[in-house]
Amino acid sequence: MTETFCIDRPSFDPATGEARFPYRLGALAFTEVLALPAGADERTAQSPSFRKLLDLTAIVLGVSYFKLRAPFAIAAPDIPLTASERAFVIDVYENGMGEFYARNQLARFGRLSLSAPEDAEERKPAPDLPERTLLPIGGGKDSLVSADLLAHTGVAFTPFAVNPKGPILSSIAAIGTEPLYVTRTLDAEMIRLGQQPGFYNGHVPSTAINSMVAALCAVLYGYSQIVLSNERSASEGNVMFDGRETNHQHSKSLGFELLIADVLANATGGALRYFSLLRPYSEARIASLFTQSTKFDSVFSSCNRNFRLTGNDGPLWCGECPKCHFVFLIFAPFMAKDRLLAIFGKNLLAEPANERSFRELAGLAGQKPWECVGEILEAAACFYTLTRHADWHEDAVVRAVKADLFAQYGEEKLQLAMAECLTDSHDHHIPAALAAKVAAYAV
Ligand SMILES: CC(=O)N[C@H]1[C@@H](OP(=O)(O)OP(=O)(O)OC[C@H]2O[C@@H](n3ccc(=O)[nH]c3=O)[C@H](O)[C@@H]2O)O[C@H](CO)[C@@H](O)[C@@H]1O[C@H](C)C(=O)N[C@@H](C)C(=O)N[C@@H](CCC(=O)O)C(=O)O
Ligand SMILES: Nc1ncnc2c1ncn2[C@@H]1O[C@H](COP(=O)(O)OP(=O)(O)OP(=O)(O)O)[C@@H](O)[C@H]1O
Repeated sequence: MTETFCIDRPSFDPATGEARFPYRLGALAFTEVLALPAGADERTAQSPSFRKLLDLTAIVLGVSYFKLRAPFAIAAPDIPLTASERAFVIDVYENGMGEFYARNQLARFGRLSLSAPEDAEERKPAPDLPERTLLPIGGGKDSLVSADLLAHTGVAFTPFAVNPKGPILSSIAAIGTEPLYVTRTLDAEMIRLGQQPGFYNGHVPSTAINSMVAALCAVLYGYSQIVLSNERSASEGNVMFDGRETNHQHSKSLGFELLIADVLANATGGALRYFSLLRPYSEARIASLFTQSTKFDSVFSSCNRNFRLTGNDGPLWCGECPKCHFVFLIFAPFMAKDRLLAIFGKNLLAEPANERSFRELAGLAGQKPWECVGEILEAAACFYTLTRHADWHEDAVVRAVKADLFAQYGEEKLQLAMAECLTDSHDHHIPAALAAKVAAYAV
């Protein structure tokens, strides 16, 4: 018999703030639990918007359990879906899981079936959401640049995080505004099985997950917009697999932003907006904006080792992973060298052992790493800048890659790429008035 991944209807208790999400996978059963702030308004919790978002959250959180066996059949027998919600769900389970399929060699694109009752009502009635902003914070440079942009353009915001730890907590303390936190407890049996033979494991679209949890909080606690901090570079994929470009950061891409923004708007009668404030920018441009304030230097980290479910007992920046290398590389052209070395605790470009990893980032070896790193050409352009920079041109890795960098790209292309990195894109969905204020500030 064909195995089915079954998403059952979730429940929510407004008094305790606990949401429970049950799943079945063949004979296995799992439950994931979210702890939202207690004491939500009961009527809001029963509103069509909240019920719809809770159902959609169940489907999105389901990816962690689905991936154990990645069956072709997905069923949500008690969760009615509109046509656009179906398209969204398929995008999450296909493209959002693209890295997982590519790394496990599983052909699933275009082959998943989703069975759920039809919801003919595309647009739900609008809840009354006050004009307030929820800002998800990831502990790294991106959301802190958004915090700075919002502060300088006079937009008050509430920092938001799921399972806050390490740099998320210290960054939010430095922001100094009362946050909204949600605790997410994955089913321990799922995590255990993920290490056992006969089960798959791999990456899941964490931004999609955090965004749905933010949407629940927006409706429940009254926020009219969720401001993401996803850069334009996030739309570039990693490798071609099974006929598609797969992207580690799919749920940070512009394509995904448009899909989820539409689904959240329909679920709330247009009351809830979702957009990324950093969409006009490359990673290099974000790095240059970050350098304008030293406020977060000692508390932030983009290194994902900090965000493991069990936490991190190592340094804030491991200095070994592609993300540490990438962030070091894009800061170097814009930040005083002693400041950058103080943040990382060492010079990552002076260590010959890092050469292979830096080459992969710049497209000079292997493939773009399965990590949250910027575009290949952007990394190459930053390297080019360093080959001409008095502070950096003699460092071991810069010297080692220089000849191949010039041979592969040519000087003209690298110069153009750097200019492009510093030119803001108009391909974004920031509300016009806010976009104009931000553009005027971020010159
Ligand atoms: C922190 C991290 O990078 N984790 C990735 C890592 O997992 P690892 O085993 O090293 O540690 P844990 O995260 O503690 O996971 C333990 C097990 O639990 C499973 N799991 C975890 C979270 C979840 O939501 N569902 C789960 O099933 C996990 O599979 C482990 O078995 O490697 C995993 C496999 O590749 C990754 O899936 C873990 O990534 C986390 C889901 C995560 O939160 N990653 C973000 C830091 C991240 O990569 N963000 C991307 C955005 C991606 C997107 O499309 O939104 C980015 O910033 O670009
Ligand atoms: N634990 C979390 N809770 C809520 N939102 C999160 C969480 N982690 C990440 N996010 C959101 O997802 C976005 C993408 O995460 P990402 O790690 O790329 O960004 P970052 O931490 O802000 O910066 P960096 O790219 O330097 O790590 C964040 O900017 C933030 O909006």
